[in-house]
Amino acid sequence: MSRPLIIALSKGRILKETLPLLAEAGVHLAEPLEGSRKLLFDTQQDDVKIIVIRATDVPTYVQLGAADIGVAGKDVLLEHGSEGVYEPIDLDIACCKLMTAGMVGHENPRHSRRRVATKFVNIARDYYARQGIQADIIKLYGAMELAPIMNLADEIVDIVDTGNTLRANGMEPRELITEISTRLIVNKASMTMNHGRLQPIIDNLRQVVAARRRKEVLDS
Ligand SMILES: Nc1ncnc2c1ncn2[C@@H]1O[C@H](COP(=O)(O)OP(=O)(O)OP(=O)(O)O)[C@@H](O)[C@H]1O
Ligand SMILES: O=P(O)(O)OC[C@H]1O[C@H](OP(=O)(O)OP(=O)(O)O)[C@H](O)[C@@H]1O
Repeated sequence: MSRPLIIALSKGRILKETLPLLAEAGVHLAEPLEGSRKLLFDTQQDDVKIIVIRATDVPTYVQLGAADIGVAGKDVLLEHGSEGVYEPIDLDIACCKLMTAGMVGHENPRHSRRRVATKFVNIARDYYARQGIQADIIKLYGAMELAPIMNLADEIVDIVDTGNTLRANGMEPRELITEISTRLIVNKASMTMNHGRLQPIIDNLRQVVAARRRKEVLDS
């Protein structure tokens, strides 16, 4: 028998919103995630398993075929690159913006060289190059907002949602790089080899997302 289908989920913020979506699409966890130290979980279907890993590792698992399907933020996917994966559905969850931001009152002259702290080094390098701005990119793994305060950087590239983190640290959003939401990704080879098993999951998820959008429109 072929190996079970593996669905790679990002732990952390996205997970809480992803599980109900999957359940509505017919993929139910057979055991509780909360409090568990396990990383590989059974579902109610013998041939579908779920792994819960760091958001930044999801594209790697799916690209290299260790997982067939994954759920990850567009920020993570842009940073990683999308070779070998399809991105069939915008799941419309964990919506936010990827922006540049700086200290209030410390505007950088438009084309001046600047130090930019971010965990999105590839996206930042590409963005500043497209703007014709020379940038020294400084890789951080979190708390980007601290970098300008400590004069480690002139600017940051980071996720902005409510803007509360920026405001709390005397910063302001500047340029929008791109809108972000959570996407379903699928390994291209697996899509061909396991089409009969993957397509129903993808179709169900698409319907669930479409139904949620319709409901949102009706409720608004
Ligand atoms: N403040 C936010 N509001 C809405 N969505 C967000 C916010 N911050 C992050 N996201 C989205 O949720 C995804 C997961 O965020 P989360 O904070 O759980 O992981 P992370 O801290 O980026 O990953 P890790 O710490 O494992 O490297 C991000 O990739 C992004 O798409
Ligand atoms: O605009 P806001 O609503 O304040 O959200 C933005 C914050 O959310 C994310 O941080 P997270 O809480 O995930 O922490 P980390 O990335 O520093 O781990 C992001 O890196 C920002 O700091």
